[in-house]
Amino acid sequence: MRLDLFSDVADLTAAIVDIPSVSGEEKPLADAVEEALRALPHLAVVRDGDTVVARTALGRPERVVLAGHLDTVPLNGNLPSRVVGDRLYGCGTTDMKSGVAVALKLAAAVTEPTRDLTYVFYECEEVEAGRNGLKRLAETRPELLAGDFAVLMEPTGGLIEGGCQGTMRVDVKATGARAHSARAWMGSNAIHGAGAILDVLRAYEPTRPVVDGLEYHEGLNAVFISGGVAGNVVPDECVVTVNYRFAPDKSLADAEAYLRRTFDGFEVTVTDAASGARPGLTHPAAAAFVAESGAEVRAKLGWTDVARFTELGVPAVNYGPGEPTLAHTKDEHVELPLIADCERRMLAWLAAPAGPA
Ligand SMILES: N[C@@H](CCC[C@H](NC(=O)CCC(=O)O)C(=O)O)C(=O)O
Repeated sequence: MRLDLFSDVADLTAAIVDIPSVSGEEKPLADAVEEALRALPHLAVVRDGDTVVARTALGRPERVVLAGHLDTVPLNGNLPSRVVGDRLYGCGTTDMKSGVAVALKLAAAVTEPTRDLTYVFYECEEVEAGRNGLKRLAETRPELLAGDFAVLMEPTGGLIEGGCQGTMRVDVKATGARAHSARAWMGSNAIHGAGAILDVLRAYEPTRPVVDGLEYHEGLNAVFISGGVAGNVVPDECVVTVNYRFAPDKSLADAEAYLRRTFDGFEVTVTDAASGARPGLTHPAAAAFVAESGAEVRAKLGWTDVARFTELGVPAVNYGPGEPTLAHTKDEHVELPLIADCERRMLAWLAAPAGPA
C-alpha cells in the first residue's frame, strides 16, 4: 500500500489506520512510511527494524525531533476505518496514527525548515519496555535521536500534555497446596487466597499528586489473572498481574517499594517498568513551544517516550490531535478538524524563526 503524503491529512490518517499494525506487526506500515519518505529528496532516511528515521541536514543551529509510534493495541473489531460526520473511527485513530499522519505531512511539506528536523516513526511502544524501537535506537544509534527539543505526537486532544506517568507491572502470587477437590480440606486453595490481593486493589484510592504545577492521577489495577490446574484439583498457585501507574515525582525504586509494601505477605515479581518524566515545561524550548501554540497545558497520564527523550537530555512535550481518553477503546476515533488544526499549528511553529532551544 502506498501512502500519499500530499493528500489531505484526514485521508492520510485513514490510509495509515487501514494498514493494521498491532505491536510486533508493524512491517507493512513501516515499509509504506519508509517508501514515502525515501521519495522526498530533502530527507536522509534510515531504517532500523521497523523504525524509520528521516532527517534534514541543513546545518541549522537547532534540531527538533518529531516522533510517533507506528503500533497499536490489539484490534477490537474496529477496522477498517470509517468516517461518521466529522469523526474518523478505527483502531489507532487517536493513539496515534493521526499524530503520525501530521508528522508525515510536515515531513513532505517543510522542505526548508528554520531548524533542522528529525522525524522518528517507531515500533512496539504499546508493549513491554524492552521491545520499544526508540529504546533500541537510543542504545544503538543515539546520534539519530539527538536534538534540542522533541515533540511526541501522542494523543493530547490538541492540548499540550507535560511529562508522563511511570508504569510498573508486577506479578503478585498467592500460593496454596494442591489437593483433590473432593477432599479440599487436605489442601489450600490459592485462587481463594488471591481474593486478598483483589481486596487490596478494590480498596485502593487513587492519589493525584501535583508535580511542577500539573496534576497527575495514579492507578493500581489488575490486568491479568491466572491460576488453576484441572477441573478436579485445588490449585496451589494464582498470579494477579498488577499495573501501577505513578506520578513522575516517584522513581522506579519508589514504585517498587510501594508495591512490595502494598502486597506484603505475597510474592511480588517486577516484570516490566518504565519511569515517568516530570513536565519540564520551564525549559526554554518547551516554554517557547507552549507560548507559540497557545494551547492549554495538562499532565500526560499515560506513559510516553517523552520519558526517554528526557533521559537523553532532550526536553520534550506531548502534542497531538487524538483524544487520550479514547485511546485503547473499541470506539476509538479522532475529530477530523483537530487533525487539521494540529497540522496548521505545527506548520506555523516550524515556519516561525527558530526560538530558544
Ligand atoms: N512500556 C509501557 C508502554 C505503554 C505505552 C502506553 N502509552 C499510551 O497509551 C499513551 C497515550 C495516553 O496518554 O493514553 C501506555 O501508557 O499504556 C507499558 O507497557 O506500560
